[in-house]
Amino acid sequence: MSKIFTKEDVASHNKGESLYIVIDEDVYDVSKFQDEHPGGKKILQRVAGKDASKQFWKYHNEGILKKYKAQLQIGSLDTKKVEEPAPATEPAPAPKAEPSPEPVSGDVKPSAFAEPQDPFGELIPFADPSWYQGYSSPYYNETHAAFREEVRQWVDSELEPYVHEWDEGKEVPAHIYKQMGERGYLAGLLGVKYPEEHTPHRVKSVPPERWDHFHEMILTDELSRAGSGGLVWNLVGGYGIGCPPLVKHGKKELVDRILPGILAGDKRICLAITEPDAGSDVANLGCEAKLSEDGKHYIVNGEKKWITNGIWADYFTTAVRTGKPGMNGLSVLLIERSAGGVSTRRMDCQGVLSSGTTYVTFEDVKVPVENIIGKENQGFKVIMTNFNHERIGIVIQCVRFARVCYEEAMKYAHKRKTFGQCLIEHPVIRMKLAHMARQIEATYNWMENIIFQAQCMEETEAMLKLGGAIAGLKAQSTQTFEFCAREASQIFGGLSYSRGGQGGKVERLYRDVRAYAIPGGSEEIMLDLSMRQSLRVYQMFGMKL
Ligand code: HEM
Repeated sequence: MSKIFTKEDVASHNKGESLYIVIDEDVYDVSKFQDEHPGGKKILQRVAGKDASKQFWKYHNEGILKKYKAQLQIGSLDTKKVEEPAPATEPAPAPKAEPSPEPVSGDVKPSAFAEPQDPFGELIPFADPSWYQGYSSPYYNETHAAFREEVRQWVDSELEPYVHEWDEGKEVPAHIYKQMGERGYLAGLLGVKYPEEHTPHRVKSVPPERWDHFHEMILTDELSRAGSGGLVWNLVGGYGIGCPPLVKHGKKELVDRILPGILAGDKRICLAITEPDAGSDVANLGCEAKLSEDGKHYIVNGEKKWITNGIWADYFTTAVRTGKPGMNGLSVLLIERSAGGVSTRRMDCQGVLSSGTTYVTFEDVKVPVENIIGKENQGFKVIMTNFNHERIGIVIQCVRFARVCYEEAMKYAHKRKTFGQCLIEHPVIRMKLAHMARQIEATYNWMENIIFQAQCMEETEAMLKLGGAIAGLKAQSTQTFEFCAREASQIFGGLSYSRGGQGGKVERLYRDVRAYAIPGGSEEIMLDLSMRQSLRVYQMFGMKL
């Protein structure tokens, strides 16, 4: 496959039957591809036998080459410089700082790691967080840097080139979810210490005892770089909100029986709270669970709506009414599909197409009493504690999606010319990018601070003290995302109005915006809660007005 060609060799393949082109000194045989080329056959024939790099980069993103390279590249030009492999004897780069002698999960030492990490990524200003770009940060050590690289490599090679197809097909191949388990990623997404005892799988670049909230953040952040809410919600959506209540509040026998299959990526779990008639207003849920006469089962009847991953789920972490109206009559049950009486149907939605948004009905489902998560009629607290983790997950995704919109627009603004100038030369375009960048950076920095606080606090304390700020941050992040999707769309023009192609990520993300601004607490509820909750807590601190 890796043949060396002269320019003359390539030039001789310039006819319909045998058609070679050169892109960045690599040679591609597009003879068979020309008929299926979405841009047309003729345009390829016009550059047949020639260097088509300039034309190629005008119309495509780097994702196209990643996807088609293996299929179409047949070699390189003899003028191409071969990259020297690093000598085997080269010493490993010195660690930037001494690791903590006895690292524990959640152990972040401000200042100990304040020396900058090596720059990483494409170094486009604000297209990655500043700690990727050679700036100091107190939050990250060498395990975070190594993990960032591990995930990025996977996303760049095996996810990002295919997300458009997956989104249009409304499904992510099952083997990708399985890989989430095998790579040890599912086990790291629970907002608790790495559950070593329930899985043989380990994250390659982070020992379990060093796993912390920032690793979890990096995983979600890097997955989001693929630019598809559907992908991220498919892989971490149902699991990331459905599994933590089981792990934190489930009975040991239940956890031991169910968790290993879930962590391995063999079984899927989702969270079923919202109903056709009750969403953010959790205290009004109606799905009922009645104790059987022998006291061994709950019999569950009711409907759940907009349930992420529901169509694929084996387990449903479900909010049910076991007692009187209001918040003190709610419980949480783990419902197993295998019990019978569970029906799921895919819902047709505006965005996050590959996430499997589902309508669920429970009809006389028999659930063993051992499957209760937390205590009877005390499910409201389980649900509320879970919200912080869910909302932070949403925030991480929104900030990266906003960055993706910004990054795509920034790259496009450097290649698209109007009125004789690249878009980036126009002040009005720079103004748009600047407004995007300032909101992204402000939101990311607030998010880092809150994740650090969560890491330093015990869970109930975090729920109390951070709930208000997290609610405010969620609204901040979804508004930033919406703003950036809109502004990037304006920069792309028609290219982000049609699906796929260069503006494809921005078009898709724009459709995904509402799937973040509404669930997990709508912007309106979040902003109000941020004030109510913070005032209540600060009153306890001794607020003086
Ligand atoms: C390895 C070679 C090539 C591959 C694999 C390829 C692949 C594709 C794909 C997948 C699309 C759909 C849009 C997208 O997803 O971005 C596309 C569109 C297009 N391609 Fe290519 N292409 C190649 C070379 C070229 C070359 C050399 C030219 C120009 C001389 C060209 C011109 C176009 C045009 C004009 C479009 C339509 C863009 C639009 O809709 O805005 N392509 N190509």
